[in-house]
Order: sequence, then structure tokens, then C-alpha cells
Amino acid sequence: TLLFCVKAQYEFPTGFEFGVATASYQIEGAWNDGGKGENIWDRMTHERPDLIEDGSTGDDACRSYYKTEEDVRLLTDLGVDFYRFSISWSRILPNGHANQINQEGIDYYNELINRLIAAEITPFVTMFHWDLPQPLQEIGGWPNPFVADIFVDYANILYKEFGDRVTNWITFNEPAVVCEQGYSTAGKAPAYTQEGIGGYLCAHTLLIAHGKAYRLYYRDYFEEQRGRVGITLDSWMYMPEDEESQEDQDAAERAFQFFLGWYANPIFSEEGDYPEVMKSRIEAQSQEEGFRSSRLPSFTDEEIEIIKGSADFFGLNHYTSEYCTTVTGTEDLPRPSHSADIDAFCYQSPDWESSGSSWLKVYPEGLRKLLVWIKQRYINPEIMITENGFSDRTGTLADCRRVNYFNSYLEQVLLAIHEDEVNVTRYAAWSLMDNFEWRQGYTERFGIHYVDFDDDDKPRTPKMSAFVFKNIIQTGGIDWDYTPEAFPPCDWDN
Ligand SMILES: O=S(=O)(O)CCCN1CCN(CCO[C@@H]2O[C@H](CO)[C@@H](O)[C@H](O)[C@H]2O)CC1
Repeated sequence: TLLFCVKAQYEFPTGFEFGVATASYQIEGAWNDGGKGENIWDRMTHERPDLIEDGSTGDDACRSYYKTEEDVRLLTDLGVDFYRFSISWSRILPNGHANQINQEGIDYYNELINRLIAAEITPFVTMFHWDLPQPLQEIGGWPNPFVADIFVDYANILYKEFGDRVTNWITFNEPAVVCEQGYSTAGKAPAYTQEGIGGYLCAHTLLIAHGKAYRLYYRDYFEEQRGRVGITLDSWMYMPEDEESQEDQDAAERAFQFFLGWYANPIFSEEGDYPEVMKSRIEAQSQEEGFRSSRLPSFTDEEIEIIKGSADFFGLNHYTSEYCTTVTGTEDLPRPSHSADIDAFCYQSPDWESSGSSWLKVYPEGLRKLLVWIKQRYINPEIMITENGFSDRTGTLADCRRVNYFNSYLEQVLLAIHEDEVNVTRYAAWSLMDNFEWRQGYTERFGIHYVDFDDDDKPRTPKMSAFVFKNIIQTGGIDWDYTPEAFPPCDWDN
């Protein structure tokens, strides 16, 4: 008899949880309603529309501030276990400081949280997803070390107001993007270009803020609330261009340490502190550039201890990967700069499928490799994939390419769980709906629900990927033959 060896169809373990993710500035709108203060994205999009691809703002976005009932219904229809959303600091503390609490802001998030709990959906709350109150930027923003304690005061308010129902906290979303793109390369608000300096100062404050917010929770709230506090780091998979080349392996390792290790080493490694390669390279580069001391600030022993072990889970945002090799001479890299400090040339294979985003190429194996790297490098932390998704610019409802992306990346998660024994416990798709994609405005769509931004009511319509994601949640497995009703089957062979 002809034996059909069907590839073992792995399933997600019982208890594995699925969710979707959003962020306050990207979906809420109501930028100056309900007592909310101004934040750096309001300011930048109003003052520098030239920095946004379609000149748009998040003033209205998806109007989720007015649509909690409708949005929670979308979540219920999907059958998600959790919903990851972020709180707008400026909606809670309009001037950024805890001396003025905006009760309307508290009420809005209470309504959202209460609706989620009534729908048996676990709220996963990100405290900071890039929307820093403008008054705090006016005292320097994250490069100002005093902002750490101001953040801890904000975290304290959140624990106090919502901690009886919210037991899963994420302090920061993607600190590397906040700092490197916010204060060094102008990729994000407040769009400063202090290359090789601003990013490192931002990260230093942010890591201390994170560590202190974690310690505060365990000192004043854990006894009563029994929740967990983590952080979300974004990482690409960095691979040596030539597996056999020591030079390329070193280049990929430097990329990992300067992007992911920058934050993961202080928090998740045995030794804590910045990675050795960062400290030594930035010290040497700074000397060469004539600085009196290293551009990388150093932690005190006490700060190293506050930050080490300051996360109960490893939140991971992953979208894509790169090959790395050495830079042929760093003379053409800006000095000083994070990229010159890394001294690696990383690029994406032209063979990988493109998306609606210039930086997002499809390489599903990268996710499995990255999960294994994290497991081996850090103390096998519990990993929650807090974002993973695909963009297009067409807005098609029959989004087969997004379905392909989710199926392919989730297959890699199954392999990491079942074959590499990586401790992955959750997966959130980015995003519940099309939304304001930062400097790309509304030109890039990541949603599993389509949003018609030309309609004042911003109506949501489920795409094929919403139905496919619902099916994955219900069945606990990947089914390439599943075609939701009213959609034509996807042509997987071309
Ligand atoms: O300098 S530019 O702006 O010309 C191009 C840089 C583009 N960045 C690359 C890193 N990416 C990290 C993922 O960012 C995450 O993924 C989602 C999709 O991007 C975002 O919507 C989420 O808010 C964010 O958490 C954010 C976009």
C-alpha cells in the first residue's frame, strides 16, 4: 500500500492564547476630546505633515474612543482570548505629571476594560506605545533621566485605577524604535537626529523607568492584585550571510546585541547590564571620535539590580528578518551613529515576498529561528508574541497574502513549540483593524478588519483574514484549505 506521509499537523497546546493588538494613537482619534492633553504625535503630525506619507494625522484615526461597544463586538466575533491595547498617557495625565488626573480618561479605559471582562476577553495593557505627553518632551523627553520617575508616577496611577481588573501589564512597546527612531534617526516622533547619542540616552532612562515600574508593582500592588508585568521588544531575525563565515556570524551577533540585546540583556540575561559588545565598541568609537567619555551611559550597580529580572514575560514583536555581513569600511556610515557602532551591513533577500511596507519582507522561518535564539540566549523566558502581521496598500477584503503570512508564521510558531520546546504561550496578530501607521499614515493597512477612512463613521469590515484567524482560534490549528464563506478560495500554488 502506498503510505501517505502527511506532515505531522501540529496543534497549539491547550491553554495557548490568541489575541489581537492595537495602540492608542493609532486607533482612538478624539485627539483633543475628553480632557486629553497633547502628545508628541499630535504635535508632530500637526506641525510636520511633510513627515507623514499622506500628510494625515491620528486626530480621528478609527474613532475607537467613541466605539468601545463596537470594537469589543469585533473581538467577541473573532473569539479572541485577549486584547492587547495601549493607554494614552495624555488621556490619563494631560500634562504628563500625576498632579492632574483626567477622570474622563480613566472612565474611557474603565468602560473598555469592563466590556472586555464582561465578554471574557483578558485585557493586556501596554502603558506606553510611543505617545509621550508633549510637556514631557519639552523638558527633554526620554533623554532626560527625570522622566523615569515621572513615568513611574504614571504607572502607579494605572496600577491603582485598573489593577483590580488588569493583571497583564506591558510597560513599553518597542523601546528600540522609541529611542533609535525617535531621538537618533527621525523615523518616529519627536524626530530628532542626535545620531549615536539621543537613542542611547533615551534607552538609559527608559530601562530605569521600566525597572522601577516593575519594582513598584511588586512592592505595592502584587500582594493584592497578583498580576504580571512585562515588556515588549521588537526584533528581526539577524542571520549571517554566509553561515560558515566567522565575520558574518559576528556581524549578525552585533546586530542582535545592538538592537535586541540593548534592552533584553539588562532585563533577561543572568548578568544584566548592557551587552559587553555594546559597551566595548561604543567606548572605542567614542574615543576615536574625540568624546571625553563613552556615548553609552553606564548603570550604577543598584540600577543593574533594579533592571535585572524586571519582567515576568518576554513580549516579542516580530515581522521580518535580515542577512548580515561586515561593512566594507565604515567610512561611509555617519559618525557618531548606532549603525557605525554596530558596523554590520544587513539586508533582506530579494527572493522574499514584499508587502505594503518597505521594510516588511516575508520570511516565516525567521520567527522560529528568533524564538530559538531568545530561548538559548536568555533564561528560557515565557515568550508572548505581542505583534505579528502583514501590510498591504490595496485594502482588499480577500486578503490571501495576509492569510498566507499568518498561516506561514504560525506554522513556525508550532515548530518552535513542538520541536524546539520554546516556551511560547500567546500570539497577538497586528492588527485588529487598519489604523494610523505612523509616518506612513493610512497608506499601509495591517488590519484584519478593513476601515473606510473616507467615511466619518470609520466603519469596520472583516477581511478574509479575520475569518481565517477566527478558525485558527476555534480549531487550534492551521488549515490551508479553509475558505470562509462569501470569499473565493486563495490560489496557494502561485
Ligand atoms: O523610518 S521609516 O518610518 O521611514 C520606516 C521604518 C518603519 N518602522 C520599522 C520598524 N517597525 C517596527 C514595528 O512596529 C510595530 O509594528 C506595527 C507595524 O509597523 C506598528 O503599527 C506598531 O505600532 C509597532 O508596534 C515600525 C516601522
